[in-house]
Amino acid sequence: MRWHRVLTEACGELLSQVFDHGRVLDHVVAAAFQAQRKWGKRDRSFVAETVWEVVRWRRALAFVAGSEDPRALLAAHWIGREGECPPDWRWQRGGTEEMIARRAALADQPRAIRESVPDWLDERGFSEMGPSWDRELAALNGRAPVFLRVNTLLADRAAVLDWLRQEKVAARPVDGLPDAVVLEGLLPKRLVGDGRIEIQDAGSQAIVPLLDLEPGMRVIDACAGAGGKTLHLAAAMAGQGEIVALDVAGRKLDELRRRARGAHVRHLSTEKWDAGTLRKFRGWADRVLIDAPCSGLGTLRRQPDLKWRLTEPGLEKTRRTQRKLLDHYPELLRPGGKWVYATCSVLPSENRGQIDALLERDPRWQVEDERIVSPAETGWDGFYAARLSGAAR
Ligand SMILES: C[S@@+](CC[C@H](N)C(=O)[O-])C[C@H]1O[C@@H](n2cnc3c(N)ncnc32)[C@H](O)[C@@H]1O
Repeated sequence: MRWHRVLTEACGELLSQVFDHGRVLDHVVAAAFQAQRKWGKRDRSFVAETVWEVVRWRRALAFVAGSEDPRALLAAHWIGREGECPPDWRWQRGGTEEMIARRAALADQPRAIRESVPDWLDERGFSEMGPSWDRELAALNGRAPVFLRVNTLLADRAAVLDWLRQEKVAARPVDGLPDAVVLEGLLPKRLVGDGRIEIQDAGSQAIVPLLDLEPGMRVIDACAGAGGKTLHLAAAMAGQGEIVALDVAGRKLDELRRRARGAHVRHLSTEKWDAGTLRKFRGWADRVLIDAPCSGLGTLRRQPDLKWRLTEPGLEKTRRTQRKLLDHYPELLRPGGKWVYATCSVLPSENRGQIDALLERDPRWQVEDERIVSPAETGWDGFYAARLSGAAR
């Protein structure tokens, strides 16, 4: 292994920003790449791969290192992977031999240490999911491939696969999702903004089909964010009909509009949520998508820092928000309309548990269809979605 001091030191600095200052992993790495224009493709892969793996395996590495210090975690990571550390790397406590011995003892440690999650989260996962928590947690500690969604407003999947082949990007279609493609390597930067494709996990692509859409409908995307699913909705409606994208975060809607232009999506308006929004759109929509704020546990492969930021009180607060959205947003439907509640969590208390509680509060709704996307079974991010219909309000 050839070590580059600038890069190994940068890994330590980035990890300290995430662990000591609570910054978001994605953001700190993006900012470092922005600042270090001279880093080539290989340098960037080294830094990104190293910090992502150390964040993912933080607790297991802390056991191996006998320390939480980012430099010691890096030492444990490199010794485990390369059998050595950079020659001048210094860290608190423990030598190479000690780490090798402790790594061998890792298999006998409790699941929360082996699988590297906080105790409270492990207890919650197991109490809600029983033995399937083991499988899901192991899958969520894997690395996620890049999935693309073909924008059917501009191309079909066969054409996109041909184009990627010409660009020497290895890719294949995903079974069970008509517009999804999985890459076998990285997406070259020059292709990222092309309107024919959107980067979107396969689990996320499984949600919009549940809405049972037809061209010409009026659809509200009530928690649209930066529009991952809004753009999918627009393509599923073949560009016909009306879409209103709502969110409490105006900045995300700005980004949504930018992406919509690139994807040639029309018939779309955005509204920052305010006190008058419910009144304005009450009874208007044929379909409502509530892609609710959630723990994000289904996406841990892509954002492993989430597990170190989540807390039990934070999770309870999120569940309260979900309950509020479920009580109000279906009012936006016209009589006979249908709505979908979705999350990117694997926890039943954010998913079917919320729907069951709603059905107790308001028995006029019924579940027509439901989809649970298991990372262990599919290799996709974890998602949940339920479609409901019922009496007009
Ligand atoms: C899971 S994210 C949405 C992801 C997005 N639909 C996508 O596919 O990319 C949930 C969104 O709900 C928004 N949100 C939170 N509270 C809300 C509320 N009371 N009403 C509407 N949106 C809300 C958040 O700003 C966030 O963008």
